[in-house]
Amino acid sequence: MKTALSIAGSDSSGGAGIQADIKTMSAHGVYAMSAITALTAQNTTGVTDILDSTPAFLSAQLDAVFTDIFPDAVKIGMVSSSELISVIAQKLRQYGAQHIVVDPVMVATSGSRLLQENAVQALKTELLPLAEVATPNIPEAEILAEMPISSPEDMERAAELISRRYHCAVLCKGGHDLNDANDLLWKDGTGHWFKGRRINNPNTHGTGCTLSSAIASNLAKGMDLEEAVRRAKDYISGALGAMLDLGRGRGPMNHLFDLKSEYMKEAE
Ligand SMILES: Nc1ncnc2c1ncn2[C@@H]1O[C@H](COP(=O)(O)OP(=O)(O)OP(=O)(O)O)[C@@H](O)[C@H]1O
Ligand SMILES: Cc1ncc(COP(=O)(O)O)c(N)n1
Repeated sequence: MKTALSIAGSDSSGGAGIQADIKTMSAHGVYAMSAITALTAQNTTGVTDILDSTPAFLSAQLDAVFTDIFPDAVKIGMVSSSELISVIAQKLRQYGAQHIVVDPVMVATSGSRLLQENAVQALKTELLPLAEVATPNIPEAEILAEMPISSPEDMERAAELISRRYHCAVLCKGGHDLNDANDLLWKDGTGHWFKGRRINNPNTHGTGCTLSSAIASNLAKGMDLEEAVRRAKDYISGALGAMLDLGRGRGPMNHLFDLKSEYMKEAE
């Protein structure tokens, strides 16, 4: 069985973070592991509290995973401080981690800040250069590229700039509107658009976490980056299209949309 590791924060409401990652990896038939960077007290309406892991404890979790079940791919999500970012970068280099997907989580859909302002530089210089692909949404790409984005051409300019500066492929996600949920992959000096069909579902909590975990799962299975992204987008469309409606705010997606077993029918 292929294996993947999520290095991310816990979302007590189960829609984003580690919980979304494990659901996504499991739905892809990949064995999921975790190294938790922070606990969040969070639901569909917002984040009420955050408790960071200590650098030493995060380091111990990474040692425990890498010295026993080596992951075929690694996804990195919420990491709030530069100290934790440095621990991750050092451990990934030490163990020679493969197929690293960096989701540069900065602000939750609900508006709460998940990355300290003074940690943006560490994210850029220590994590991005380790990434096979980074997956910023438009506001995150604006911060990483240090330019405003208000058109598809701006997305191309920003993705190219981030890719060139930090030596990684960049998937700039268009979920934050501009166009029709179209995402741009910039790799080796050229851009490729993945056309999306915008699904009229307000429950988008965890779409970014889910997309990056689906890409990591597909890379773990041996797909090339373009195929991994194309299939991950199909997964998001299926999970959004299943129109789950839970909670009083921006609810989570349904990761069970494609499982046709008797157990699932009974659960409906
Ligand atoms: N309404 C939608 N219909 C179809 N696809 C969508 C929709 N909203 C987002 N997506 C897709 O979901 C993926 C995540 O994109 P998005 O820009 O929402 O990331 P994000 O902001 O990091 O997510 P998050 O909500 O977790 O912060 C992208 O592939 C995007 O195109
Ligand atoms: C622990 C954690 N990680 C990531 C996100 C971002 O996801 P979203 O933007 O959908 O709220 C989150 N809310 N919580």
